[in-house]
Amino acid sequence: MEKTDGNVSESGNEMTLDSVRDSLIRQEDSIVFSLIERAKFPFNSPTYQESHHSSSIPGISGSLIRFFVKESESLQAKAGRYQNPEEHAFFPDELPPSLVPPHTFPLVLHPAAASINVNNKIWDFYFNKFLPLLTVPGDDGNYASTASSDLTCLQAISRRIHYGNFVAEVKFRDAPHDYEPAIRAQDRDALMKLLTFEAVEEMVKKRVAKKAMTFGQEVSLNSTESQGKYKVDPPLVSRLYDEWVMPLTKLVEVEYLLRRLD
Ligand SMILES: O=C(O)C(=O)C[C@]1(C(=O)O)C=C[C@@H](O)C=C1
Repeated sequence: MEKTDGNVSESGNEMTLDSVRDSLIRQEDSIVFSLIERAKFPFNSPTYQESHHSSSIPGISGSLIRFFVKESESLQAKAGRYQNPEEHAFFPDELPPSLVPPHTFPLVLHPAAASINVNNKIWDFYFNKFLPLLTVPGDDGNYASTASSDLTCLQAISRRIHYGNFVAEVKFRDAPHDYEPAIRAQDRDALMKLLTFEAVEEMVKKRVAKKAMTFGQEVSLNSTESQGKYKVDPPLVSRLYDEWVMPLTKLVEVEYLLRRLD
């Protein structure tokens, strides 16, 4: 099995529930590191205000964050980012075509996966609910770096949540007879029950808090000094997963399964 950058690069046939879960676990590292970087800056509200930049800077309409994400996605689309079925843009309607030769990613997913995009929900919880908990209030003027850190967080979180497509595909292949009746009945609640593993969710929440402690500790040569100071609050990372990341992953799984027999 060949792995690159923590992603499963294998044909669909070799994908197992364990291998897709391994990818989710590796993606936790990316998410925790991205949060640590964003938490370096205060909230920096001018990054998000509609008027602040649009009124004063010609060429930028809307907030700086929208401008930053749109322009970054446009560049990354040209460089081929969204050819990968694991990647989903926040502004998918205005993307230029890729300029690089296409890479043939293994055909794992049902084509319906291409129409599933929950990034508007991710955008909403990230900026309106989560960011005020992650950052300290304040303004240090580093708006572009702040927007850049936000984009890294958003992309890591989005990739993880949309990985639900692969998780759902593997679950379906492992037990088609369990899933087919609920899919034919278009029964969201039954699908949600079938794909939920509460013990796994508890482990995920504990592990991401532990990663926040490990990756976000102050490293000091005098080991007694660093105790209990973390760059990102470990319980907040558990909460991020509990309230938003895992529920939206499950939403993606349900949406995918509903279309799996189309
Ligand atoms: O590992 C799985 O089976 C998943 O579907 C992923 C996940 C998660 O988001 O972490 C979601 C639903 C399950 O209840 C457990 C974990």
